[in-house]
Amino acid sequence: MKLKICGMNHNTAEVAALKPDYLGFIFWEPSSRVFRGTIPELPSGVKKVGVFVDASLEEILEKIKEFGLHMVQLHGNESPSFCKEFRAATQLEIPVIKAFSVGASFNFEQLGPYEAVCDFYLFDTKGKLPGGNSFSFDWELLSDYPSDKPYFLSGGIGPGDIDSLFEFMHRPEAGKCHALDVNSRFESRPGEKKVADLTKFKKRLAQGR
Ligand SMILES: O=C(O)c1ccccc1NCC(=O)[C@H](O)[C@H](O)COP(=O)(O)O
Repeated sequence: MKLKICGMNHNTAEVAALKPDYLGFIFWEPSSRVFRGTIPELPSGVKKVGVFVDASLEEILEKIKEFGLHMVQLHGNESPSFCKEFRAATQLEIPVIKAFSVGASFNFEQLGPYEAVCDFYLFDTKGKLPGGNSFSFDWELLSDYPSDKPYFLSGGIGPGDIDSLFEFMHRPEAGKCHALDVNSRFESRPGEKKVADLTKFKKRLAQGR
């Protein structure tokens, strides 16, 4: 199972040294972990994911260029036609993760129009904010997941969730789970990650149950 550590800001180099598969940088001004500054050189294989909330195509293309982003995560109400336009503009070179907020229930029919225009889905918890709400949704809802597309499991995943994650990974609906996405539950303050907790978490994930 791959790992994405999201909401990087204050200690990127230290976290990157753990060699997660993905590091997420938030380019949404109202976020308490909006990315400022420059991204240090990362170990090879660590992919930089730019997280956007209803940003314009121009803004996203600028950030890709400025920060050498490898992928984008569209975390707002971006339409299928916007995703299509983005893919055309980047000639399919920048994979698209389309995020969806999951509440007490989730209508998987809304994925249909996105099937042909994004590369991954990300399921996050519905809350007051578009992301970084710190609490999880009922993963059981994913038992109705109808797609073959790989997805990121997100929303409130914390250091104490390892056992439930292993339980989840043994269920059929976890078959398409490509990566876990962690964020605020591993922070000492917004944008600053607890490296010791992440180290333990990553190690436990790699060891398996
Ligand atoms: O984290 C934010 O501040 C944020 C704000 C706006 C859009 C997306 C945001 N985060 C994106 C992520 O991928 C987070 O990792 C995801 O929402 C889960 O966060 P958390 O519940 O804190 O684990």
